Amino acid sequence: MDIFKRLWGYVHPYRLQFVLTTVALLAAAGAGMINPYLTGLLIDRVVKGGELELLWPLAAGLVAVSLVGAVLQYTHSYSFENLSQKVIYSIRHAMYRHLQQSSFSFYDRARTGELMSRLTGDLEGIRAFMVGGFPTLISSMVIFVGVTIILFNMNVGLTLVCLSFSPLLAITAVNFDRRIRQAYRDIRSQMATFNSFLQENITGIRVVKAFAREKYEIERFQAENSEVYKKNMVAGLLNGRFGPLLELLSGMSVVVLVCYGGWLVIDGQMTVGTLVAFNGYLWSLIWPMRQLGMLLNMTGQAISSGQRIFELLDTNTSMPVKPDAYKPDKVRGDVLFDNVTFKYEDNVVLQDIDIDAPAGKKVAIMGATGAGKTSIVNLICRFYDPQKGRVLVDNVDVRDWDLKTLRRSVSVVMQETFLFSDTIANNIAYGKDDASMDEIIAAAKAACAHDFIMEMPEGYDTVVGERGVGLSGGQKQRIAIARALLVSAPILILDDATSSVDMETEHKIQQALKRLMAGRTTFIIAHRISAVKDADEIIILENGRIVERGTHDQLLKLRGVYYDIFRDQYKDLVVDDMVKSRQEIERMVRHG
Ligand SMILES: Nc1ncnc2c1ncn2[C@@H]1O[C@H](COP(=O)(O)OP(=O)(O)OP(=O)(O)O)[C@@H](O)[C@H]1O
Repeated sequence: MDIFKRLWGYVHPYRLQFVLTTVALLAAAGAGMINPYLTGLLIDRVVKGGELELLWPLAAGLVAVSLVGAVLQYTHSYSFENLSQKVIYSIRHAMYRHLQQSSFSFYDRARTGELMSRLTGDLEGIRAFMVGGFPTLISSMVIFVGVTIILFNMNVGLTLVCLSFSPLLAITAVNFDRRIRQAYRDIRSQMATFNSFLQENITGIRVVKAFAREKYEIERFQAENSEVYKKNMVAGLLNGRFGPLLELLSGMSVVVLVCYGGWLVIDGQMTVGTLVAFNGYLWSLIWPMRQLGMLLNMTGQAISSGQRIFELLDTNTSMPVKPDAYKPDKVRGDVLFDNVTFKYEDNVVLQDIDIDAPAGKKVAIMGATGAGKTSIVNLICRFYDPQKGRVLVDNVDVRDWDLKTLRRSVSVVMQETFLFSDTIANNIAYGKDDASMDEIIAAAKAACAHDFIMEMPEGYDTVVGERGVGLSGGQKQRIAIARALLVSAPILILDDATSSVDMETEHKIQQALKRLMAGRTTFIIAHRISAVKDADEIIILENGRIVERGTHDQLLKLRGVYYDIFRDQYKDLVVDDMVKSRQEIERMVRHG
């Protein structure tokens, strides 16, 4: 089966351990086959035959075989656990690497809960099979073959009668296997949906509470929860129905043995010791038959888990990178959009965009929400590729760049700030592992974050994020700015970077940024005139098209969209369509 072939790929590096462990497993199964023989001998020769001198050797033999069996059992149990953990570690690592390399488009479609479910529940399905299912399957097969041969050697007629239920048992088992596999596939995919729901709900709990939608969410949860219940009940019913049936069919053999075997003993065709030994062997045959349900169950789970894991690993979700990708030692920071058109699936969001930003130029992008501002800057970092036109950095198409080099050349303050559950210092230094404390503090000062950080209980060592102290939106944004400034890349992108800070702080950050932006190509996305007015070029976007461009003064004179925004934000300065003196505007803009 393909899944097992793939799994073998992960076991292969530990093949020696696998072989030795399997040998220990087989030896344990072999040891288990000696005891019924010794017991039969003990009954016939010692109990019935009175050969007392054989009592101690046979008893010692029974103890020795049991001890060896126990040691072998311990060895293979531990070793299979160890092997399965190594394999799961490797698969988990491969999955995480895959997720890290997956593109933005992949995450646009992916559901976090479902991914989590593959990384946890599905991996556990594989582990359970490796530790329980596989060893039991192998030892059961060996015992089945070995014991059947022994039984035929002991008494062909009795063996045939006892095993007469086997074909029926096999048919029932195959039927069970087919149905239980589908049932487990349904459970796994329902669990993925359920986890997604749970993850989204817990993340969005503040929205739920703000809109007092707890009852509604509980109802939605109940619907998902009952689906989980129903899917599990299908598997439970199958187990409940087929389990006893398999047991009944295997148990019938014992009934036949007692009746027919007892008659053979009474008739003198068989010794009591042989019957006892036969009984022992038959039980060791029945045991794997009884386990058949559980085994098929585990195998079914492992197959459906494996399918979901390898399906994820096989989906090519990373951005294509050329083998001889451009990897310069030094990046100047020239950015050029050459007639770029871009769409998400079928939704065209940017059309015929031309922007020329030689190194050091400051370009501001304004426009209504959804106009395509973030989409423009996303193309510089190559989070997505345009469908038409080219985006060039240092005159080289970003598709020809080494992705890591390109992204390390761009510092981004994203629209949505994300802080890790870590110290403030580590959050700021996220893009630069080797940053010194002085550099971190300097970046925090430039982002106007130093003062509030120093007021926190443990300063730069304060843990923030999910488990740590809560920060205000503006504070988080300033940490994100510090993080971007610390990287000191030739291209800087500020996507609504100061939207959550007050005008006074924004002004201070602008002053600091002015120094830091010097010599860097900067793209500023903002809604406030105060944040864009000093840019070398201001671009106004409307429905993905550039409708106005120029400097602050040029755009004011144009009396177009920019002028309207300006008028809305500075109503006091515009009297009867007459703009007040430039000095006064400057002062008002600076102080909000
Ligand atoms: N990941 C995505 N998948 C599909 N469509 C998207 C995605 N991101 C954005 N869009 C769509 O693309 C359009 C432009 O979005 P974009 O984020 O670039 O706008 P924006 O001007 O930055 O808006 P805002 O000021 O609200 O951030 C919108 O219509 C949006 O719905």
